[in-house]
Amino acid sequence: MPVVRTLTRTVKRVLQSPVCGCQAVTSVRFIGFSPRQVTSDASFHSVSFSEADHPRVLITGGLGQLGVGLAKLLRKRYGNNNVILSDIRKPPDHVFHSGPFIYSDILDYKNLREIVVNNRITWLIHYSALLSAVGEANVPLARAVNITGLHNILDIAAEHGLRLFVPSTIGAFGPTSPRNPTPDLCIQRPRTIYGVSKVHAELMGEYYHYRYGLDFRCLRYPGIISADSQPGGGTTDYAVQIFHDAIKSGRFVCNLKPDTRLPMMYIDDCLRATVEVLEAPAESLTMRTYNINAMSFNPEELAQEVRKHLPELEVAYDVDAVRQAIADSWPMNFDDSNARKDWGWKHEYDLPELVTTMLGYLSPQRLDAQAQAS
Ligand SMILES: NC(=O)C1=CN([C@@H]2O[C@H](COP(=O)(O)OP(=O)(O)OC[C@H]3O[C@@H](n4cnc5c(N)ncnc54)[C@H](O)[C@@H]3O)[C@@H](O)[C@H]2O)C=CC1
Ligand SMILES: CC(=O)[C@H](N)C(=O)O
Repeated sequence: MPVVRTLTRTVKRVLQSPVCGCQAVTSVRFIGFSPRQVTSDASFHSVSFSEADHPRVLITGGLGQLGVGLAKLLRKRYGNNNVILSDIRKPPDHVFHSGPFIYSDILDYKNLREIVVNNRITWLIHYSALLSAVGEANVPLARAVNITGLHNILDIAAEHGLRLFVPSTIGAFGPTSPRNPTPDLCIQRPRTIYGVSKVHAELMGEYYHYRYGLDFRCLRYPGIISADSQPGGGTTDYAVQIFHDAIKSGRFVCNLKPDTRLPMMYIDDCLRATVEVLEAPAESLTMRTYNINAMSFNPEELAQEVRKHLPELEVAYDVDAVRQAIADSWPMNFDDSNARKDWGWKHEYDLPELVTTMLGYLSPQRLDAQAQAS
């Protein structure tokens, strides 16, 4: 009985401590490890890394909408060779020649571990996922990539003392969550495999943080809008496609109803937020999962803003029932006050700046000039 009492006391202590920071009690995947945090003595927003203390970063799922842009940003800060992009797809030439790229399937645990060890990785940014709409079209694959894959990532990060960033999403909320606005902490009962897997990621990451001292950091992104990378099959994709179609044909068919309001963000804000939370001193983080937001609009409002530049734009609606049901269960406005308070999050792009920037980027003259230069 004394043994049971001692064990009970130990477990209680672990569960009550805000950040465990302790040695792992049991090993993860058969291997003992002592969680080693990457030092974070740099001050937030003005961090500069010397050659000696820069992180060695691996980005999984790096060839999607967000990874290439993030690699570019991180390479500027930490050096080209210190940021490795990885994916299971073949990289286009310009990506392959822009910095280190490696094949990595997150479902292959041994291969992933080999990459982390051989490249002395210290930060892992886990972007691989199947997004909301493609996830509903292939639930077994989404479950494997988004849940089994995450388990591999968590174990490898814990085993090697990595700082781990995993993005979550507005899709981690559901119809029973408060939707206008949605705070960080509230009911989360999403009805997509994507959302379920992201709630699982949030909870598992936080559990590993408290249990093993894993330096887990997570932002819930809104729908991300970018000009030079295509979205990978989500519910918010319409807000990217409208720009391409407005410029190409002046006609856009929207798969969501005109009044479907969702939180959105321009990619530059999203990538900057990611770097900021990664560089934030651990003491500034009162939570490990934060909402971040920039703007909130519906298709009709977006079309109106685009028409200020392209008055001829015609928009028709052909609603996709699956995407509409998903969007109707997601937040309309996102409360990101904790991120603003704790680590100084501040977005730069509202709807007018977003539209001007996207149209400027995609203008035929600019695209022509880019094609001639490459
Ligand atoms: N783009 C957005 O609007 C938002 C994205 N996020 C999250 O940000 C992360 C990145 O998003 P995106 O770049 O938009 O996603 P994406 O769908 O464009 O790219 C995901 C990448 O994962 C790769 N992948 C799939 N299976 C894999 C496997 N077994 N091993 C390794 N890689 C694999 C794919 O080849 C793809 O390049 C995701 O976790 C997503 O959930 C969250 C909220 C909004
Ligand atoms: C908001 C997201 O997570 C993504 N863009 C999707 O629509 O699935």
